[in-house]
Amino acid sequence: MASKLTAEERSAGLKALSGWKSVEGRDAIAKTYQFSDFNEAFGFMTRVALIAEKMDHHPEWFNVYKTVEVTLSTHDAGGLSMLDLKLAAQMDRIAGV
Ligand SMILES: C[C@H](O)[C@H](O)[C@H]1CNC2=NC(N)=NC(=O)C2=N1
Repeated sequence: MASKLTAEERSAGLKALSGWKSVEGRDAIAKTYQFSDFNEAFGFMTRVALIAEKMDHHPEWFNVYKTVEVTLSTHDAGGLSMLDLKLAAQMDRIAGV
């Protein structure tokens, strides 16, 4: 099982990502993606879903039209783990940002 990141690993990991912020009140990170339309947003979610399933690590997300709000945390570890940083990097790659 993935273990929780130390405070040092957490801040180094966040620094290496762009646009991801700590969630207040819980050990998680979040980012809001804006796409040009629903097709782009849902295409992103579909591609991410395949990777998430392969990783056995799944996002919390909310979609309205062309906006996708994502929160990442490792439920089994009760906080942020390396898996969240890996999934965040994959999401950025897929979104092209
Ligand atoms: C049994 C299965 O491996 C676990 O429940 C996985 C599935 N996906 C998961 N996703 C996330 N975000 N956190 C988890 O702890 C987690 N655990």
